[in-house]
Amino acid sequence: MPSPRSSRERRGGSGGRLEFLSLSQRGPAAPDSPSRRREPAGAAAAPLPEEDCMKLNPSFLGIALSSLLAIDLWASKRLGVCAGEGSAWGSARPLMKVIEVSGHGIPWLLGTFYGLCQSDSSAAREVLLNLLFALLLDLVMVAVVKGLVRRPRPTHNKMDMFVTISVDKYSFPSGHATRAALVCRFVLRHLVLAVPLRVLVVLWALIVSVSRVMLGRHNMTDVLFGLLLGYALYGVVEHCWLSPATAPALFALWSH
Ligand SMILES: CC(C)=CCC/C(C)=C/COP(=O)(O)O
Repeated sequence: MPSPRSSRERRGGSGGRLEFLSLSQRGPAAPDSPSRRREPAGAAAAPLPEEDCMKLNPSFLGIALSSLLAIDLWASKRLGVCAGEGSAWGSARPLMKVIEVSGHGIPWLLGTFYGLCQSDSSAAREVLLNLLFALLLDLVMVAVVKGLVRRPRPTHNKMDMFVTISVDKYSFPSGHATRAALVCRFVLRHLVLAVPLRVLVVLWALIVSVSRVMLGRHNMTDVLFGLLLGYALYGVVEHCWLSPATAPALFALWSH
């Protein structure tokens, strides 16, 4: 059995103490701490081994995070009422899967590309080209975060999704939620719609997001983070807005 110190060294550490300071590490016990009080009189005040300190004194942040994750897993499992045909709301699963397709990347990419080919006004071309850019940026960002975080999908999820890529075996963040938030912000900002339609767009984004947990595809934190990421990505799109002035070559490609 390797000693804790040798495992630290094998993981590339310099042997210095700063390596594990991020969440749980504490300095030496305070003079009046219980661990000091238990020492026999006259014994040398040897500090506790680092790993024992981490177990006995987990940081507040560590406890808060583990509790949040435990609540997330528990609540998401309970809300996964359409996770299978035999689940509490199993009969609604086909409807949930239709909602899933409405937020999938393929129809959005194909639809936007088709619209771009058909568009006959420069304003429409500009908006659709930026929507295409937004959808591609979203796919890349979600793939990068999923690949970095590598959080597995909930155990009750049935992996029967329409067209997935390799990182879609991971669940954090929800790609459907990022797309729903991004498209919702984009559409509300760049399409002139009557109020009832604007409400429908927001409802669609919310339903797509909630359906991810109901289908058992995601935990709640995957969806919440996905919504935040999609919302933030719209800011990036607006900041890098493509126009005939900033990207003339791109626009020349699409002008008829
Ligand atoms: C293949 C293409 C173009 C997109 C993949 C879309 C997809 C399957 C995303 C996964 O969404 P969740 O993370 O919400 O399950």
